[in-house]
Amino acid sequence: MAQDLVDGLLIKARSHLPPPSEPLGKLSKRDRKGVAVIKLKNPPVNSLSLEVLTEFVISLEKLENDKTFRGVIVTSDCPGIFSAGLDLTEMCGKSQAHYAEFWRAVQELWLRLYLSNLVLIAAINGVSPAGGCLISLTCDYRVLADNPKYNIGLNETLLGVVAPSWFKDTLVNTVGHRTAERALQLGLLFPPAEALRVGMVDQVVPEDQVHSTALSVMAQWLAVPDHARQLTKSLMRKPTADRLVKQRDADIQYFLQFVSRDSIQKSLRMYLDKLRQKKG
Ligand SMILES: CC/C=C\CCC/C=C/C(=O)SCCNC(=O)CCNC(=O)[C@H](O)C(C)(C)COP(=O)(O)OP(=O)(O)OC[C@H]1O[C@@H](n2cnc3c(N)ncnc32)[C@H](O)[C@@H]1OP(=O)(O)O
Repeated sequence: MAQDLVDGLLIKARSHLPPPSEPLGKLSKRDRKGVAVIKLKNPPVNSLSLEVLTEFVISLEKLENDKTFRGVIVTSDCPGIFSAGLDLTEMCGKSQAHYAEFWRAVQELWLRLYLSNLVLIAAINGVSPAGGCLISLTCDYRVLADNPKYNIGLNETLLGVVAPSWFKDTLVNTVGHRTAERALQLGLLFPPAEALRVGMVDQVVPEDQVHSTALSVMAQWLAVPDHARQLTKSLMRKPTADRLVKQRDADIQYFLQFVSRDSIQKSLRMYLDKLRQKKG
Protein backbone atom coordinates (compact mmCIF):
# COMPACT_ATOMS: atom_id res chain seq x y z
CA MET A 1 0.00 0.00 0.00
CA ALA A 2 1.35 3.39 -0.94
CA GLN A 3 2.67 5.53 1.86
CA ASP A 4 0.43 8.43 0.82
CA LEU A 5 -2.67 6.43 1.76
CA VAL A 6 -1.66 6.94 5.36
CA ASP A 7 -4.23 9.67 5.94
CA GLY A 8 -7.31 8.00 4.67
CA LEU A 9 -8.77 4.73 3.65
CA LEU A 10 -12.43 5.00 2.94
CA ILE A 11 -14.79 2.08 3.03
CA LYS A 12 -17.57 2.68 0.56
CA ALA A 13 -20.33 0.36 -0.41
CA ARG A 14 -19.58 0.59 -4.07
CA SER A 15 -16.12 1.97 -4.58
CA HIS A 16 -12.64 0.93 -3.69
CA LEU A 17 -11.20 4.31 -4.47
CA PRO A 18 -9.16 5.92 -1.70
CA PRO A 19 -10.30 9.42 -0.76
CA PRO A 20 -8.15 12.48 -0.91
CA SER A 21 -6.07 12.89 2.25
CA GLU A 22 -7.75 14.82 4.99
CA PRO A 23 -6.15 17.10 7.55
CA LEU A 24 -5.11 15.16 10.62
CA GLY A 25 -5.38 17.83 13.28
CA LYS A 26 -2.65 19.48 15.23
CA LEU A 27 -0.22 16.64 15.66
CA SER A 28 3.08 16.82 13.89
CA LYS A 29 3.71 14.73 10.83
CA ARG A 30 5.96 12.49 12.86
CA ASP A 31 3.18 11.72 15.33
CA ARG A 32 0.82 10.94 12.48
CA LYS A 33 3.20 8.61 10.72
CA GLY A 34 1.89 5.09 10.44
CA VAL A 35 -1.70 6.01 11.32
CA ALA A 36 -4.51 5.20 8.88
CA VAL A 37 -8.09 6.39 9.07
CA ILE A 38 -10.89 4.03 8.13
CA LYS A 39 -14.03 6.02 7.45
CA LEU A 40 -17.20 4.03 7.09
CA LYS A 41 -19.21 5.31 4.18
CA ASN A 42 -22.40 3.49 3.34
CA PRO A 43 -25.11 6.16 3.31
CA PRO A 44 -27.63 6.86 4.62
CA VAL A 45 -26.86 5.11 7.94
CA ASN A 46 -23.61 3.13 7.51
CA SER A 47 -25.40 -0.16 7.92
CA LEU A 48 -23.04 -3.11 7.84
CA SER A 49 -24.02 -4.92 4.67
CA LEU A 50 -22.20 -8.01 3.45
CA GLU A 51 -20.29 -5.79 1.04
CA VAL A 52 -19.22 -3.31 3.73
CA LEU A 53 -18.21 -6.11 6.10
CA THR A 54 -16.12 -7.71 3.36
CA GLU A 55 -14.42 -4.46 2.38
CA PHE A 56 -13.73 -3.65 6.01
CA VAL A 57 -11.96 -7.00 6.46
CA ILE A 58 -9.94 -6.52 3.27
CA SER A 59 -8.88 -3.02 4.31
CA LEU A 60 -7.82 -4.23 7.74
CA GLU A 61 -5.89 -7.12 6.28
CA LYS A 62 -4.01 -4.75 3.95
CA LEU A 63 -3.14 -2.48 6.83
CA GLU A 64 -2.06 -5.40 9.04
CA ASN A 65 0.25 -6.64 6.30
CA ASP A 66 1.74 -3.24 5.58
CA LYS A 67 4.38 -2.67 8.23
CA THR A 68 4.29 1.11 7.69
CA PHE A 69 1.00 1.16 9.63
CA ARG A 70 0.86 0.80 13.40
CA GLY A 71 -2.53 2.28 14.20
CA VAL A 72 -5.98 2.88 12.72
CA ILE A 73 -8.66 5.38 13.62
CA VAL A 74 -12.11 4.00 12.87
CA THR A 75 -14.70 6.67 12.22
CA SER A 76 -17.68 7.57 10.02
CA ASP A 77 -18.21 9.65 6.93
CA CYS A 78 -22.01 9.79 7.49
CA PRO A 79 -23.00 12.89 9.46
CA GLY A 80 -24.44 12.02 12.87
CA ILE A 81 -24.23 8.27 12.37
CA PHE A 82 -21.26 6.11 13.31
CA SER A 83 -23.07 2.97 12.16
CA ALA A 84 -26.68 1.75 12.38
CA GLY A 85 -25.32 -1.75 12.99
CA LEU A 86 -25.84 -4.86 10.95
CA ASP A 87 -27.83 -4.32 7.79
CA LEU A 88 -31.27 -5.62 8.68
CA THR A 89 -32.14 -6.24 5.05
CA GLU A 90 -29.38 -8.88 4.97
CA MET A 91 -31.25 -10.81 7.67
CA CYS A 92 -34.75 -10.63 6.19
CA GLY A 93 -36.25 -12.82 3.49
CA LYS A 94 -32.94 -14.18 2.22
CA SER A 95 -31.72 -17.72 1.56
CA GLN A 96 -30.00 -19.93 4.13
CA ALA A 97 -26.82 -19.70 2.06
CA HIS A 98 -26.98 -15.92 2.21
CA TYR A 99 -27.50 -15.89 5.99
CA ALA A 100 -24.52 -18.21 6.40
CA GLU A 101 -22.28 -16.04 4.21
CA PHE A 102 -23.43 -12.90 5.98
CA TRP A 103 -22.87 -14.32 9.47
CA ARG A 104 -19.42 -15.65 8.58
CA ALA A 105 -18.54 -12.13 7.41
CA VAL A 106 -19.76 -10.66 10.72
CA GLN A 107 -17.65 -13.19 12.63
CA GLU A 108 -14.62 -12.50 10.43
CA LEU A 109 -14.78 -8.75 10.96
CA TRP A 110 -15.13 -9.17 14.71
CA LEU A 111 -12.18 -11.56 14.89
CA ARG A 112 -10.00 -9.28 12.73
CA LEU A 113 -10.82 -6.22 14.76
CA TYR A 114 -10.70 -7.84 18.17
CA LEU A 115 -7.33 -9.50 17.62
CA SER A 116 -5.76 -6.80 15.46
CA ASN A 117 -2.08 -6.14 16.07
CA LEU A 118 -2.73 -2.52 15.16
CA VAL A 119 -3.79 0.04 17.74
CA LEU A 120 -7.44 0.70 16.98
CA ILE A 121 -9.07 3.90 18.21
CA ALA A 122 -12.78 4.50 17.60
CA ALA A 123 -13.61 8.13 16.88
CA ILE A 124 -17.36 7.82 17.37
CA ASN A 125 -18.96 10.75 15.61
CA GLY A 126 -22.55 9.62 15.63
CA VAL A 127 -25.19 7.25 16.93
CA SER A 128 -23.89 3.73 17.38
CA PRO A 129 -26.42 0.97 18.06
CA ALA A 130 -25.87 -2.82 18.06
CA GLY A 131 -23.29 -3.82 15.42
CA GLY A 132 -22.06 -0.21 15.33
CA CYS A 133 -21.41 -0.35 19.05
CA LEU A 134 -19.75 -3.75 18.64
CA ILE A 135 -17.23 -2.32 16.17
CA SER A 136 -16.29 0.40 18.62
CA LEU A 137 -16.04 -2.13 21.48
CA THR A 138 -13.43 -4.11 19.55
CA CYS A 139 -11.19 -1.03 19.46
CA ASP A 140 -8.55 -0.36 22.09
CA TYR A 141 -10.00 3.02 23.02
CA ARG A 142 -13.25 4.88 22.32
CA VAL A 143 -13.70 8.64 21.95
CA LEU A 144 -17.35 9.71 21.67
CA ALA A 145 -18.64 13.08 20.47
CA ASP A 146 -20.64 14.92 23.11
CA ASN A 147 -24.01 15.12 21.42
CA PRO A 148 -27.15 13.94 23.26
CA LYS A 149 -28.34 12.20 20.08
CA TYR A 150 -25.27 9.99 19.88
CA ASN A 151 -26.51 6.97 21.80
CA ILE A 152 -24.41 3.85 21.97
CA GLY A 153 -25.20 0.31 23.09
CA LEU A 154 -26.26 -3.21 22.22
CA ASN A 155 -30.01 -2.80 21.72
CA GLU A 156 -30.66 -6.20 20.12
CA THR A 157 -33.40 -7.25 22.56
CA LEU A 158 -35.49 -4.26 21.46
CA LEU A 159 -35.52 -5.77 17.96
CA GLY A 160 -36.65 -9.10 19.42
CA VAL A 161 -33.27 -10.73 18.79
CA VAL A 162 -30.47 -11.85 21.07
CA ALA A 163 -26.93 -10.49 21.03
CA PRO A 164 -24.69 -13.51 20.36
CA SER A 165 -22.39 -14.74 23.12
CA TRP A 166 -19.35 -13.08 21.60
CA PHE A 167 -21.13 -9.70 21.38
CA LYS A 168 -21.96 -10.24 25.08
CA ASP A 169 -18.36 -11.21 25.91
CA THR A 170 -17.02 -8.09 24.19
CA LEU A 171 -19.33 -5.92 26.28
CA VAL A 172 -18.62 -7.77 29.54
CA ASN A 173 -14.87 -7.36 28.92
CA THR A 174 -15.42 -3.62 28.54
CA VAL A 175 -17.97 -2.66 31.21
CA GLY A 176 -18.11 -5.64 33.58
CA HIS A 177 -20.74 -8.30 34.14
CA ARG A 178 -23.49 -6.47 36.01
CA THR A 179 -23.54 -3.41 33.76
CA ALA A 180 -23.47 -5.66 30.69
CA GLU A 181 -26.31 -7.83 31.99
CA ARG A 182 -28.56 -4.85 32.63
CA ALA A 183 -27.61 -3.15 29.36
CA LEU A 184 -28.15 -6.31 27.29
CA GLN A 185 -31.45 -7.38 28.84
CA LEU A 186 -32.93 -3.91 28.55
CA GLY A 187 -31.30 -3.17 25.18
CA LEU A 188 -29.99 0.09 26.61
CA LEU A 189 -28.66 2.79 24.34
CA PHE A 190 -26.54 5.15 26.46
CA PRO A 191 -26.25 8.88 25.82
CA PRO A 192 -22.64 10.16 26.04
CA ALA A 193 -22.47 11.04 29.76
CA GLU A 194 -23.98 7.68 30.75
CA ALA A 195 -21.78 5.81 28.27
CA LEU A 196 -18.75 7.39 29.92
CA ARG A 197 -20.02 6.65 33.42
CA VAL A 198 -20.50 2.94 32.75
CA GLY A 199 -17.22 2.63 30.81
CA MET A 200 -18.78 1.96 27.43
CA VAL A 201 -16.54 4.74 26.08
CA ASP A 202 -13.25 6.10 27.45
CA GLN A 203 -13.67 9.78 26.67
CA VAL A 204 -16.43 12.18 25.68
CA VAL A 205 -15.29 15.34 23.94
CA PRO A 206 -16.86 18.21 21.96
CA GLU A 207 -17.82 17.06 18.48
CA ASP A 208 -15.15 19.11 16.71
CA GLN A 209 -12.43 17.54 18.88
CA VAL A 210 -13.19 13.86 18.30
CA HIS A 211 -10.61 13.37 15.58
CA SER A 212 -7.81 15.38 17.20
CA THR A 213 -8.44 13.60 20.52
CA ALA A 214 -8.27 10.22 18.78
CA LEU A 215 -4.94 11.25 17.29
CA SER A 216 -3.55 12.37 20.66
CA VAL A 217 -4.64 9.09 22.25
CA MET A 218 -3.09 7.20 19.35
CA ALA A 219 0.25 8.93 19.96
CA GLN A 220 0.15 7.73 23.58
CA TRP A 221 -0.59 4.12 22.58
CA LEU A 222 2.06 4.17 19.84
CA ALA A 223 4.67 5.27 22.36
CA VAL A 224 4.58 1.72 23.76
CA PRO A 225 6.82 -0.83 21.99
CA ASP A 226 4.64 -2.78 19.54
CA HIS A 227 5.69 -6.30 20.50
CA ALA A 228 4.99 -5.82 24.22
CA ARG A 229 1.68 -4.08 23.62
CA GLN A 230 0.56 -6.64 21.00
CA LEU A 231 1.38 -9.62 23.23
CA THR A 232 -0.42 -8.01 26.13
CA LYS A 233 -3.48 -7.36 23.96
CA SER A 234 -3.45 -10.97 22.85
CA LEU A 235 -3.13 -12.13 26.44
CA MET A 236 -6.23 -10.14 27.35
CA ARG A 237 -8.35 -10.93 24.30
CA LYS A 238 -7.38 -14.32 22.85
CA PRO A 239 -9.35 -16.44 25.34
CA THR A 240 -12.53 -14.57 24.34
CA ALA A 241 -11.79 -14.84 20.61
CA ASP A 242 -10.87 -18.52 20.91
CA ARG A 243 -14.32 -19.30 22.25
CA LEU A 244 -15.77 -18.22 18.90
CA VAL A 245 -12.95 -19.69 16.80
CA LYS A 246 -13.58 -23.12 18.35
CA GLN A 247 -17.27 -23.08 17.42
CA ARG A 248 -17.59 -20.87 14.36
CA ASP A 249 -19.62 -23.36 12.34
CA ALA A 250 -21.92 -24.13 15.26
CA ASP A 251 -22.39 -20.38 15.78
CA ILE A 252 -23.38 -20.01 12.11
CA GLN A 253 -25.81 -22.92 12.38
CA TYR A 254 -27.35 -21.36 15.48
CA PHE A 255 -27.71 -18.03 13.67
CA LEU A 256 -29.33 -19.76 10.67
CA GLN A 257 -31.86 -21.53 12.86
CA PHE A 258 -32.58 -18.41 14.87
CA VAL A 259 -32.90 -15.93 12.04
CA SER A 260 -35.00 -18.29 9.90
CA ARG A 261 -37.72 -18.62 12.54
CA ASP A 262 -41.01 -17.10 11.44
CA SER A 263 -41.25 -15.19 14.70
CA ILE A 264 -37.78 -13.64 14.24
CA GLN A 265 -38.43 -12.76 10.61
CA LYS A 266 -41.67 -11.12 11.73
CA SER A 267 -39.90 -9.11 14.45
CA LEU A 268 -37.19 -7.91 12.07
CA ARG A 269 -39.72 -6.93 9.40
CA MET A 270 -41.83 -5.03 11.94
CA TYR A 271 -38.72 -3.21 13.17
CA LEU A 272 -37.70 -2.26 9.62
CA ASP A 273 -41.25 -1.13 8.84
CA LYS A 274 -41.23 1.01 11.97
CA LEU A 275 -37.98 2.65 10.84
CA ARG A 276 -39.38 3.27 7.38
CA GLN A 277 -42.70 4.64 8.66
CA LYS A 278 -40.90 7.04 11.00
CA LYS A 279 -40.53 9.43 8.06
CA GLY A 280 -44.24 9.78 7.83
C1 LIG B 1 -28.26 -15.70 17.18
C2 LIG B 1 -28.04 -14.31 16.87
C3 LIG B 1 -29.14 -13.69 16.13
C4 LIG B 1 -29.20 -12.44 15.77
C5 LIG B 1 -28.18 -11.47 16.12
C6 LIG B 1 -28.42 -10.18 15.40
C7 LIG B 1 -27.49 -9.14 15.94
C8 LIG B 1 -27.90 -7.83 15.37
C9 LIG B 1 -27.11 -6.79 15.37
C10 LIG B 1 -27.50 -5.52 14.72
O1 LIG B 1 -26.68 -4.67 14.54
S1 LIG B 1 -29.13 -5.29 14.23
C11 LIG B 1 -29.28 -3.57 13.75
C12 LIG B 1 -29.63 -2.76 14.94
N1 LIG B 1 -29.70 -1.38 14.56
C13 LIG B 1 -30.63 -0.54 14.99
O2 LIG B 1 -31.46 -0.87 15.80
C14 LIG B 1 -30.60 0.85 14.43
C15 LIG B 1 -31.77 1.08 13.52
N2 LIG B 1 -31.73 2.40 12.92
C16 LIG B 1 -32.01 3.52 13.60
O3 LIG B 1 -32.30 3.54 14.76
C17 LIG B 1 -31.97 4.79 12.81
O4 LIG B 1 -32.02 4.46 11.43
C18 LIG B 1 -30.71 5.64 13.08
C19 LIG B 1 -29.43 4.84 12.92
C20 LIG B 1 -30.81 6.25 14.49
C21 LIG B 1 -30.67 6.81 12.04
O5 LIG B 1 -31.87 7.52 12.10
P1 LIG B 1 -32.25 8.48 10.89
O6 LIG B 1 -33.53 9.14 11.28
O7 LIG B 1 -31.11 9.33 10.53
O8 LIG B 1 -32.46 7.50 9.63
P2 LIG B 1 -33.71 6.57 9.35
O9 LIG B 1 -34.15 5.87 10.55
O10 LIG B 1 -34.74 7.37 8.60
O11 LIG B 1 -33.06 5.49 8.36
C22 LIG B 1 -32.73 5.82 7.01
C23 LIG B 1 -32.89 4.55 6.18
O12 LIG B 1 -31.98 3.57 6.67
C24 LIG B 1 -32.70 2.37 7.00
N3 LIG B 1 -32.01 1.70 8.12
C25 LIG B 1 -31.75 2.18 9.33
N4 LIG B 1 -31.06 1.30 10.07
C26 LIG B 1 -30.87 0.23 9.28
C27 LIG B 1 -30.22 -1.03 9.48
N5 LIG B 1 -29.60 -1.36 10.64
N6 LIG B 1 -30.23 -1.90 8.46
C28 LIG B 1 -30.84 -1.61 7.28
N7 LIG B 1 -31.46 -0.43 7.04
C29 LIG B 1 -31.48 0.47 8.04
C30 LIG B 1 -34.09 2.86 7.37
O13 LIG B 1 -35.01 1.82 7.27
C31 LIG B 1 -34.30 3.95 6.35
O14 LIG B 1 -34.61 3.30 5.13
P3 LIG B 1 -35.58 3.98 4.08
O15 LIG B 1 -34.84 5.20 3.58
O16 LIG B 1 -35.79 2.94 3.03
O17 LIG B 1 -36.85 4.34 4.80
